[in-house]
Amino acid sequence: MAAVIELSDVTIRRGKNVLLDAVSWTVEEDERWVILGPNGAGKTTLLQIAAAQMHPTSGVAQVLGEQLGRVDVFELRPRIGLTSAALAERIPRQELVRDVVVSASYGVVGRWREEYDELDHGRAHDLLVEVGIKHLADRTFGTLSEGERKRVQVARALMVDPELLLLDEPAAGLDLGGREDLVSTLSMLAYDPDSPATVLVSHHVEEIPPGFSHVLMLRQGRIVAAGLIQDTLTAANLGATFGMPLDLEERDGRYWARRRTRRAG
Ligand SMILES: Nc1ncnc2c1ncn2[C@@H]1O[C@H](COP(=O)(O)OP(=O)(O)OP(=O)(O)O)[C@@H](O)[C@H]1O
Repeated sequence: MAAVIELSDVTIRRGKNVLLDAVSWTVEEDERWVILGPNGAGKTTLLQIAAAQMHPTSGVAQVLGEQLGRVDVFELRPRIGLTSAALAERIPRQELVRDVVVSASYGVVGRWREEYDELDHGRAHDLLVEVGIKHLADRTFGTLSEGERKRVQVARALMVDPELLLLDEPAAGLDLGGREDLVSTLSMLAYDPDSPATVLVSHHVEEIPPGFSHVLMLRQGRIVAAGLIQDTLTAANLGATFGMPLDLEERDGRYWARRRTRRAG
């Protein structure tokens, strides 16, 4: 069985900037990854490769068994569920929530004249139930809170029954309650054996949903550490990733981090 994502020495350059530097990384079907790193580390760039939205400058990138550069990305992309701020900006504010979700099956943003059958509508409804917002089905996207919009986007990303689910900072901009609700939803998805391989980008260890299995830590386009969360998510690796000494705590599968302070005595 081919890996879902397989990057070998992938480098991305834009002018003089090296956005990713010789990144090698493999994601298997049953894995749920978190990508952690500071601003500008290259997290979104890495996700763009995984989403077949960008090609490596050098190195080899395979997604769902297809090599980027040798595959028609328009056939590959519908197999991938993606949420990102860039995509959210393209959703028309007057669009009904149910249509935001169902229109993913055509890969379009903004419903026009496509015909959807009962199965599509049924699936969209089930997904809204799954992410806890079925009561919002008839609201327009523009009237939703930020947290509600994030949930709509997760439902939309799942609509195509993706083989790979990519979530770029889904908790950004959420208040504490909104973040906790989203972490619960993502945790539920992570524990579901029928869920696709998942990659979640975040700045914060507090946002790692229980059930996620692996972490990749990036700094300045390079991998600091990658592997099973319980082995890899250490204070030392986190400190090296964010460039400061950090203390890290874990309880019931949730994590907290803060700057290490010198204690008196
Ligand atoms: N087209 C481009 N040309 C030059 N530099 C770029 C280009 N696109 C991105 N970069 C730079 O590449 C680096 C990595 O960007 P990327 O968006 O992947 O980081 P990130 O880890 O997702 O950051 P953030 O947490 O701030 O969203 C940044 O320093 C960014 O300024």
